[in-house]
Amino acid sequence: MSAAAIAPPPAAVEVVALSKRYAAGTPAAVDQIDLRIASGSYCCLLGPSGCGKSTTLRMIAGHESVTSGDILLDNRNITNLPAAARGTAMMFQSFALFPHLSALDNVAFSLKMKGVGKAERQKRARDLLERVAMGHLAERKPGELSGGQQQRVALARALITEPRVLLLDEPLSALDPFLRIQMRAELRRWQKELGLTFVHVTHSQEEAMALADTMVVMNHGVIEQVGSPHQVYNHPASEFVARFMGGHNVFDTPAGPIAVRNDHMRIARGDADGGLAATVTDVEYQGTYVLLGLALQDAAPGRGSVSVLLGEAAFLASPHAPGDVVRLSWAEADARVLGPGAEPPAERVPVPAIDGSSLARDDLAALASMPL
Ligand SMILES: Nc1ncnc2c1ncn2[C@@H]1O[C@H](COP(=O)(O)OP(=O)(O)OP(=O)(O)O)[C@@H](O)[C@H]1O
Repeated sequence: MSAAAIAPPPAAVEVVALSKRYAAGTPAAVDQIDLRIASGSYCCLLGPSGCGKSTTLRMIAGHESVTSGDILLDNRNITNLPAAARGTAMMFQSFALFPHLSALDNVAFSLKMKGVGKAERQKRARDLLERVAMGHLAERKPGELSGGQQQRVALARALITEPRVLLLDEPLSALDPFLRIQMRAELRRWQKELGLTFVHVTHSQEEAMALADTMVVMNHGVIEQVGSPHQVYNHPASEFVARFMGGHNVFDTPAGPIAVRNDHMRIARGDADGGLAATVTDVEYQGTYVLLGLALQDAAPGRGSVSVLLGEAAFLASPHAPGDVVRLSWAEADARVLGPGAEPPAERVPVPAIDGSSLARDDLAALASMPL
Protein backbone atom coordinates (compact mmCIF):
# COMPACT_ATOMS: atom_id res chain seq x y z
CA MET A 1 0.00 0.00 0.00
CA SER A 2 1.39 3.42 -0.86
CA ALA A 3 1.65 6.24 1.64
CA ALA A 4 -0.76 8.21 -0.53
CA ALA A 5 -3.40 5.55 0.02
CA ILE A 6 -3.15 6.09 3.77
CA ALA A 7 -3.52 9.79 4.06
CA PRO A 8 -4.20 12.94 2.10
CA PRO A 9 -1.35 15.45 1.80
CA PRO A 10 0.03 16.63 5.14
CA ALA A 11 -0.99 19.97 6.52
CA ALA A 12 0.93 22.84 7.99
CA VAL A 13 -0.13 23.78 11.50
CA GLU A 14 -0.17 27.35 12.65
CA VAL A 15 -0.99 28.72 16.06
CA VAL A 16 -1.57 32.43 16.44
CA ALA A 17 -1.43 34.20 19.82
CA LEU A 18 -2.65 30.98 21.41
CA SER A 19 -3.34 31.12 25.15
CA LYS A 20 -4.76 28.84 27.79
CA ARG A 21 -5.63 29.94 31.32
CA TYR A 22 -7.15 27.09 33.31
CA ALA A 23 -8.58 29.35 36.01
CA ALA A 24 -9.00 33.11 36.42
CA GLY A 25 -6.23 34.63 38.50
CA THR A 26 -3.72 31.84 37.76
CA PRO A 27 -0.77 32.26 35.39
CA ALA A 28 -1.47 31.29 31.78
CA ALA A 29 -0.43 27.67 31.09
CA VAL A 30 0.19 28.78 27.48
CA ASP A 31 0.76 32.48 26.94
CA GLN A 32 0.06 33.94 23.48
CA ILE A 33 2.35 31.66 21.53
CA ASP A 34 2.90 31.95 17.80
CA LEU A 35 4.23 28.97 15.88
CA ARG A 36 4.20 27.63 12.35
CA ILE A 37 4.93 23.94 11.79
CA ALA A 38 5.90 23.13 8.22
CA SER A 39 3.85 20.63 6.28
CA GLY A 40 5.36 17.14 6.33
CA SER A 41 7.84 17.95 9.09
CA TYR A 42 8.57 16.33 12.44
CA CYS A 43 8.12 18.90 15.19
CA CYS A 44 8.95 18.26 18.84
CA LEU A 45 7.51 20.42 21.60
CA LEU A 46 10.05 20.24 24.37
CA GLY A 47 10.39 21.66 27.85
CA PRO A 48 10.38 20.92 31.56
CA SER A 49 7.33 19.64 33.39
CA GLY A 50 4.58 22.24 33.53
CA CYS A 51 5.92 24.40 30.66
CA GLY A 52 2.66 24.07 28.71
CA LYS A 53 3.68 21.66 25.96
CA SER A 54 0.87 19.12 26.58
CA THR A 55 -1.70 21.90 26.89
CA THR A 56 -0.54 23.24 23.51
CA LEU A 57 -0.85 19.79 21.93
CA ARG A 58 -4.27 19.18 23.48
CA MET A 59 -5.52 22.52 22.15
CA ILE A 60 -4.33 21.60 18.66
CA ALA A 61 -6.08 18.22 19.04
CA GLY A 62 -9.32 19.82 20.21
CA HIS A 63 -9.16 18.03 23.56
CA GLU A 64 -8.74 21.29 25.45
CA SER A 65 -10.59 24.55 24.89
CA VAL A 66 -8.68 27.65 23.85
CA THR A 67 -8.78 30.75 26.05
CA SER A 68 -7.77 33.01 23.16
CA GLY A 69 -5.97 32.83 19.86
CA ASP A 70 -6.36 30.66 16.79
CA ILE A 71 -5.25 27.28 15.43
CA LEU A 72 -5.03 26.81 11.69
CA LEU A 73 -4.49 23.74 9.58
CA ASP A 74 -3.45 24.73 6.05
CA ASN A 75 -4.97 28.16 6.63
CA ARG A 76 -8.29 26.62 7.73
CA ASN A 77 -9.26 27.91 11.16
CA ILE A 78 -9.97 24.80 13.24
CA THR A 79 -10.05 26.51 16.64
CA ASN A 80 -13.70 25.70 17.24
CA LEU A 81 -14.04 22.41 15.43
CA PRO A 82 -14.64 19.21 17.39
CA ALA A 83 -11.59 16.95 17.63
CA ALA A 84 -12.93 14.46 15.08
CA ALA A 85 -13.46 17.13 12.42
CA ARG A 86 -10.01 18.71 12.56
CA GLY A 87 -7.90 16.42 10.42
CA THR A 88 -5.69 15.57 13.38
CA ALA A 89 -5.27 12.31 15.29
CA MET A 90 -3.69 11.77 18.67
CA MET A 91 -1.44 9.00 19.89
CA PHE A 92 -1.19 8.85 23.68
CA GLN A 93 1.52 7.94 26.15
CA SER A 94 -0.25 4.82 27.38
CA PHE A 95 -1.42 4.00 23.82
CA ALA A 96 -5.00 3.90 25.26
CA LEU A 97 -5.84 0.63 23.50
CA PHE A 98 -9.05 -1.16 24.48
CA PRO A 99 -7.85 -4.23 26.40
CA HIS A 100 -10.80 -6.44 25.47
CA LEU A 101 -10.50 -5.83 21.72
CA SER A 102 -8.08 -7.48 19.29
CA ALA A 103 -5.44 -5.34 17.58
CA LEU A 104 -7.61 -5.44 14.45
CA ASP A 105 -10.75 -4.28 16.26
CA ASN A 106 -8.78 -1.58 18.09
CA VAL A 107 -7.58 -0.21 14.76
CA ALA A 108 -11.02 -0.53 13.14
CA PHE A 109 -12.84 1.03 16.11
CA SER A 110 -13.18 4.60 14.87
CA LEU A 111 -14.46 3.38 11.47
CA LYS A 112 -17.10 1.36 13.34
CA MET A 113 -18.12 4.55 15.14
CA LYS A 114 -18.43 6.24 11.75
CA GLY A 115 -20.74 3.48 10.56
CA VAL A 116 -18.31 1.93 8.04
CA GLY A 117 -19.37 -1.67 7.22
CA LYS A 118 -17.53 -4.55 8.85
CA ALA A 119 -15.81 -5.91 5.74
CA GLU A 120 -14.56 -2.48 4.68
CA ARG A 121 -13.31 -1.44 8.13
CA GLN A 122 -11.56 -4.76 8.72
CA LYS A 123 -9.87 -4.54 5.35
CA ARG A 124 -8.61 -1.04 6.03
CA ALA A 125 -7.50 -1.97 9.55
CA ARG A 126 -5.69 -5.07 8.26
CA ASP A 127 -3.93 -3.01 5.57
CA LEU A 128 -2.70 -0.59 8.20
CA LEU A 129 -1.56 -3.34 10.54
CA GLU A 130 0.38 -4.84 7.61
CA ARG A 131 1.88 -1.46 7.02
CA VAL A 132 3.27 -1.30 10.55
CA ALA A 133 4.44 -4.95 10.37
CA MET A 134 1.71 -6.15 12.74
CA GLY A 135 -0.50 -8.07 10.28
CA HIS A 136 0.48 -11.43 11.74
CA LEU A 137 -0.62 -10.36 15.24
CA ALA A 138 -3.93 -8.78 14.24
CA GLU A 139 -6.02 -11.14 16.38
CA ARG A 140 -4.01 -10.60 19.59
CA LYS A 141 -5.35 -8.49 22.43
CA PRO A 142 -3.14 -5.62 23.75
CA GLY A 143 -2.18 -7.63 26.85
CA GLU A 144 -0.65 -10.27 24.55
CA LEU A 145 1.57 -7.72 22.78
CA SER A 146 4.89 -6.16 23.77
CA GLY A 147 5.16 -2.42 24.40
CA GLY A 148 6.64 -1.80 20.96
CA GLN A 149 3.93 -3.89 19.28
CA GLN A 150 1.25 -1.98 21.19
CA GLN A 151 2.78 1.23 19.96
CA ARG A 152 2.49 0.07 16.37
CA VAL A 153 -1.16 -0.83 16.91
CA ALA A 154 -1.73 2.60 18.46
CA LEU A 155 -0.10 4.20 15.42
CA ALA A 156 -2.26 2.19 13.03
CA ARG A 157 -5.33 3.17 15.03
CA ALA A 158 -4.41 6.84 14.83
CA LEU A 159 -3.75 6.62 11.08
CA ILE A 160 -7.04 4.93 10.19
CA THR A 161 -8.84 8.27 10.36
CA GLU A 162 -6.51 9.49 7.61
CA PRO A 163 -5.22 12.43 9.66
CA ARG A 164 -3.22 15.19 8.06
CA VAL A 165 -1.38 15.79 11.31
CA LEU A 166 -0.45 13.20 13.92
CA LEU A 167 -0.17 14.50 17.47
CA LEU A 168 1.92 12.39 19.84
CA ASP A 169 1.87 12.98 23.60
CA GLU A 170 5.01 11.46 25.17
CA PRO A 171 4.52 8.36 22.98
CA LEU A 172 7.72 6.65 24.10
CA SER A 173 7.70 7.23 27.83
CA ALA A 174 5.85 4.00 28.66
CA LEU A 175 8.65 1.96 27.03
CA ASP A 176 11.84 0.71 28.62
CA PRO A 177 15.00 2.63 27.62
CA PHE A 178 16.20 0.10 25.04
CA LEU A 179 12.83 -0.16 23.30
CA ARG A 180 12.41 3.60 23.48
CA ILE A 181 15.45 4.11 21.28
CA GLN A 182 14.30 1.43 18.86
CA MET A 183 10.77 2.80 18.63
CA ARG A 184 11.98 6.34 18.24
CA ALA A 185 13.82 5.27 15.10
CA GLU A 186 10.60 3.62 13.90
CA LEU A 187 8.56 6.77 14.55
CA ARG A 188 11.01 8.79 12.52
CA ARG A 189 10.93 6.25 9.69
CA TRP A 190 7.13 6.15 9.66
CA GLN A 191 6.90 9.91 9.60
CA LYS A 192 9.21 10.12 6.60
CA GLU A 193 7.49 7.22 4.81
CA LEU A 194 4.00 8.53 5.40
CA GLY A 195 5.06 12.10 4.73
CA LEU A 196 2.70 13.31 7.47
CA THR A 197 3.19 16.25 9.81
CA PHE A 198 4.03 14.91 13.28
CA VAL A 199 3.83 17.05 16.41
CA HIS A 200 5.43 15.19 19.30
CA VAL A 201 5.53 16.32 22.93
CA THR A 202 8.48 15.20 25.00
CA HIS A 203 10.41 16.33 28.04
CA SER A 204 13.52 14.54 26.73
CA GLN A 205 16.12 16.66 24.96
CA GLU A 206 17.75 13.56 23.57
CA GLU A 207 14.49 12.29 22.09
CA ALA A 208 13.71 15.66 20.52
CA MET A 209 17.23 15.96 19.07
CA ALA A 210 16.98 12.47 17.57
CA LEU A 211 13.56 12.98 16.01
CA ALA A 212 12.85 16.57 15.18
CA ASP A 213 13.22 18.60 12.05
CA THR A 214 12.08 21.48 14.23
CA MET A 215 12.40 21.75 18.00
CA VAL A 216 10.22 24.13 19.95
CA VAL A 217 11.65 24.76 23.42
CA MET A 218 9.03 26.02 25.88
CA ASN A 219 9.28 27.43 29.41
CA HIS A 220 6.54 28.89 31.61
CA GLY A 221 3.98 28.84 28.83
CA VAL A 222 6.08 30.73 26.28
CA ILE A 223 8.39 29.66 23.47
CA GLU A 224 12.07 30.19 24.25
CA GLN A 225 13.46 29.02 20.92
CA VAL A 226 12.43 27.38 17.64
CA GLY A 227 14.99 25.77 15.36
CA SER A 228 16.56 22.61 14.05
CA PRO A 229 18.29 20.44 16.67
CA HIS A 230 21.60 21.66 15.27
CA GLN A 231 20.61 25.33 15.56
CA VAL A 232 19.23 24.96 19.08
CA TYR A 233 22.19 22.94 20.33
CA ASN A 234 24.83 25.08 18.71
CA HIS A 235 23.17 28.46 19.19
CA PRO A 236 21.05 28.33 22.34
CA ALA A 237 19.06 31.55 22.50
CA SER A 238 19.07 31.94 26.27
CA GLU A 239 20.59 30.59 29.45
CA PHE A 240 17.42 28.58 30.00
CA VAL A 241 17.82 26.80 26.63
CA ALA A 242 21.56 26.22 27.15
CA ARG A 243 20.98 24.68 30.57
CA PHE A 244 17.87 22.76 29.58
CA MET A 245 19.53 21.22 26.52
CA GLY A 246 22.47 20.17 28.68
CA GLY A 247 26.04 19.71 27.49
CA HIS A 248 26.75 23.44 27.95
CA ASN A 249 28.51 25.57 30.52
CA VAL A 250 27.30 29.09 31.21
CA PHE A 251 29.87 31.73 32.15
CA ASP A 252 29.24 35.31 33.24
CA THR A 253 31.33 37.74 31.22
CA PRO A 254 31.38 41.55 31.10
CA ALA A 255 29.43 41.26 27.83
CA GLY A 256 26.75 39.14 29.51
CA PRO A 257 26.34 35.39 29.91
CA ILE A 258 27.85 33.07 27.33
CA ALA A 259 27.45 29.33 26.72
CA VAL A 260 30.26 26.98 25.73
CA ARG A 261 29.62 23.33 24.86
CA ASN A 262 31.36 21.05 27.33
CA ASP A 263 33.07 19.16 24.50
CA HIS A 264 34.50 22.48 23.27
CA MET A 265 36.17 23.30 26.58
CA ARG A 266 39.95 23.36 26.80
CA ILE A 267 41.52 22.01 29.94
CA ALA A 268 45.14 22.65 30.96
CA ARG A 269 47.27 21.90 34.01
CA GLY A 270 46.82 24.14 37.02
CA ASP A 271 50.19 25.90 36.50
CA ALA A 272 49.33 26.94 32.90
CA ASP A 273 48.77 30.60 32.01
CA GLY A 274 45.34 32.11 31.46
CA GLY A 275 41.94 30.55 31.73
CA LEU A 276 39.77 30.03 34.79
CA ALA A 277 41.04 28.06 37.76
CA ALA A 278 38.85 25.08 38.67
CA THR A 279 39.04 21.95 40.79
CA VAL A 280 38.00 18.57 39.44
CA THR A 281 35.16 17.17 41.59
CA ASP A 282 33.99 14.12 39.59
CA VAL A 283 35.32 11.86 36.88
CA GLU A 284 32.68 9.82 35.09
CA TYR A 285 33.79 7.23 32.58
CA GLN A 286 31.18 6.94 29.81
CA GLY A 287 32.98 4.72 27.30
CA THR A 288 33.61 6.91 24.27
CA TYR A 289 33.84 9.96 26.51
CA VAL A 290 34.91 10.88 30.01
CA LEU A 291 32.83 13.56 31.75
CA LEU A 292 34.62 15.74 34.27
CA GLY A 293 32.70 17.71 36.86
CA LEU A 294 34.53 20.81 38.09
CA ALA A 295 34.07 23.66 40.56
CA LEU A 296 35.24 27.10 39.43
CA GLN A 297 37.41 28.79 42.04
CA ASP A 298 36.02 32.31 41.52
CA ALA A 299 32.35 32.21 40.69
CA ALA A 300 29.17 33.78 42.02
CA PRO A 301 27.11 31.50 44.28
CA GLY A 302 25.25 28.85 42.29
CA ARG A 303 27.30 29.47 39.12
CA GLY A 304 30.46 27.58 39.91
CA SER A 305 29.65 24.10 38.51
CA VAL A 306 30.97 23.28 35.08
CA SER A 307 31.65 20.14 33.08
CA VAL A 308 34.18 19.10 30.47
CA LEU A 309 33.63 16.23 28.07
CA LEU A 310 36.84 14.64 26.84
CA GLY A 311 37.33 11.90 24.31
CA GLU A 312 38.51 8.70 25.98
CA ALA A 313 41.91 8.86 24.23
CA ALA A 314 42.47 12.51 25.22
CA PHE A 315 41.59 11.71 28.82
CA LEU A 316 43.90 8.69 28.93
CA ALA A 317 46.74 10.76 27.42
CA SER A 318 46.34 13.32 30.20
CA PRO A 319 44.19 11.91 33.01
CA HIS A 320 42.55 13.95 35.75
CA ALA A 321 41.43 12.89 39.19
CA PRO A 322 39.14 14.51 41.78
CA GLY A 323 41.03 17.25 43.62
CA ASP A 324 43.21 18.19 40.64
CA VAL A 325 43.47 21.92 40.02
CA VAL A 326 43.22 22.82 36.32
CA ARG A 327 42.68 25.87 34.13
CA LEU A 328 39.73 26.05 31.76
CA SER A 329 39.43 28.07 28.57
CA TRP A 330 37.68 28.03 25.19
CA ALA A 331 38.15 29.41 21.70
CA GLU A 332 36.27 32.66 21.16
CA ALA A 333 34.48 31.10 18.20
CA ASP A 334 32.98 28.48 20.52
CA ALA A 335 31.40 31.03 22.89
CA ARG A 336 27.70 31.78 22.27
CA VAL A 337 26.36 35.03 23.64
CA LEU A 338 23.05 34.31 25.37
CA GLY A 339 20.01 36.51 25.10
CA PRO A 340 17.75 37.34 28.04
CA GLY A 341 15.19 34.65 27.15
CA ALA A 342 11.51 34.95 26.43
CA GLU A 343 9.49 37.37 28.52
CA PRO A 344 5.80 36.89 29.25
CA PRO A 345 4.14 38.76 26.38
CA ALA A 346 2.22 41.99 26.86
CA GLU A 347 -1.50 41.79 26.16
CA ARG A 348 -1.99 41.73 22.42
CA VAL A 349 -4.67 43.19 20.26
CA PRO A 350 -6.74 40.21 19.03
CA VAL A 351 -5.65 39.01 15.59
CA PRO A 352 -8.41 39.35 13.00
CA ALA A 353 -10.05 36.03 12.14
CA ILE A 354 -8.48 34.46 9.07
CA ASP A 355 -11.66 32.92 7.69
CA GLY A 356 -14.28 34.27 10.02
CA SER A 357 -14.54 31.22 12.23
CA SER A 358 -13.01 33.02 15.21
CA LEU A 359 -16.02 35.26 15.09
CA ALA A 360 -18.15 32.19 14.81
CA ARG A 361 -16.68 30.95 18.09
CA ASP A 362 -17.97 34.02 19.92
CA ASP A 363 -21.29 33.76 18.13
CA LEU A 364 -21.55 30.10 19.12
CA ALA A 365 -20.72 30.94 22.73
CA ALA A 366 -23.42 33.61 22.69
CA LEU A 367 -25.92 31.23 21.12
CA ALA A 368 -25.06 28.49 23.61
CA SER A 369 -25.80 30.79 26.52
CA MET A 370 -29.21 31.86 25.13
CA PRO A 371 -32.27 30.23 26.66
CA LEU A 372 -34.09 28.01 24.16
N1 LIG B 1 -6.62 20.40 33.64
C1 LIG B 1 -5.87 21.33 34.25
N2 LIG B 1 -6.38 22.15 35.18
C2 LIG B 1 -5.63 23.11 35.77
N3 LIG B 1 -4.33 23.32 35.50
C3 LIG B 1 -3.75 22.51 34.60
C4 LIG B 1 -4.48 21.48 33.91
N4 LIG B 1 -3.64 20.85 33.06
C5 LIG B 1 -2.45 21.47 33.20
N5 LIG B 1 -2.51 22.46 34.10
C6 LIG B 1 -1.42 23.37 34.49
O1 LIG B 1 -0.96 24.05 33.34
C7 LIG B 1 0.45 24.13 33.30
C8 LIG B 1 0.99 23.48 32.05
O2 LIG B 1 0.68 22.09 32.10
P1 LIG B 1 1.02 21.09 30.90
O3 LIG B 1 0.43 19.76 31.25
O4 LIG B 1 0.64 21.70 29.62
O5 LIG B 1 2.59 21.06 31.02
P2 LIG B 1 3.63 20.05 30.40
O6 LIG B 1 4.75 20.89 29.96
O7 LIG B 1 2.99 19.19 29.40
O8 LIG B 1 4.05 19.21 31.68
P3 LIG B 1 4.29 17.63 31.85
O9 LIG B 1 5.54 17.31 31.11
O10 LIG B 1 4.46 17.50 33.35
O11 LIG B 1 3.07 16.96 31.34
C9 LIG B 1 0.94 23.50 34.60
O12 LIG B 1 1.15 24.51 35.53
C10 LIG B 1 -0.21 22.61 35.00
O13 LIG B 1 -0.25 22.46 36.40
